[in-house]
Amino acid sequence: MSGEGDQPQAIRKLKPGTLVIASHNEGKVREIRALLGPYGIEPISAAELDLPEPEETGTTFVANAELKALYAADLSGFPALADDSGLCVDALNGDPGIFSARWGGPEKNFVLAMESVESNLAEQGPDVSRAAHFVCALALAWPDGHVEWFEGRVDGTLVWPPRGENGFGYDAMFVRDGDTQTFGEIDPDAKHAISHRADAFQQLVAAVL
Ligand SMILES: O=c1nc[nH]c2c1ncn2[C@H]1C[C@H](O)[C@@H](COP(=O)(O)OP(=O)(O)OP(=O)(O)O)O1
Ligand SMILES: [Mg+2]
Repeated sequence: MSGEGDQPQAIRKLKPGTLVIASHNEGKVREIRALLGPYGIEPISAAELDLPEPEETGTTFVANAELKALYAADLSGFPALADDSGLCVDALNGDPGIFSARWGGPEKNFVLAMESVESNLAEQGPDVSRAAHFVCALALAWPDGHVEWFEGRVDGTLVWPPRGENGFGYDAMFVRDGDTQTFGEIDPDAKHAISHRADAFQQLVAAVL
């Protein structure tokens, strides 16, 4: 991570017309790149620009997406797209929710995060509801401070043990309603068509692109 003193050098990597993806999560950046591909937009990520990560002080997905997008747009001088997302479990009152990344700990260990979700569910007995949904808030910030945001969602059920090596985060324990494979098992292109991120992205495309 580097400070603001390094920004001029970082900004030289950006060609005019590109968009910054205000995220340091490789899995997300990969998915957003794939979603933008058909529109001829080649984004660069905040991580590739060595932009620092802001503290996620918001209390909602939208607030956190907005603060990440504004921060990257301000530092880079380019439009920036941020994604704040998470897994909300009905029986856990919506947890881990906006804390989904933080449940992975400083090591971002989602094997442990999934185990923690499962053990919290198991504490409630065998009849506990396993319903959950993913939320994705996308915020597009312009250097002048204008922000547009979109929120997507996908509903499903949590399975145990986790299955599949695709995707990231909690994908291996999430099965979308009507499906049998987890998001960790389905083809990445299939996930891009049906996920919470795809849902938010479709709204963004309709409004902006
Ligand atoms: O499609 C998904 N499939 C599985 N898990 C997911 C997904 N989408 C979000 N998640 C979980 C894991 C992620 O770490 C956290 C987001 O937390 P969130 O703060 O928005 O992102 P982050 O800290 O990982 O990266 P950044 O803030 O730099 O974009 O929710
Ligand atoms: Mg984050």
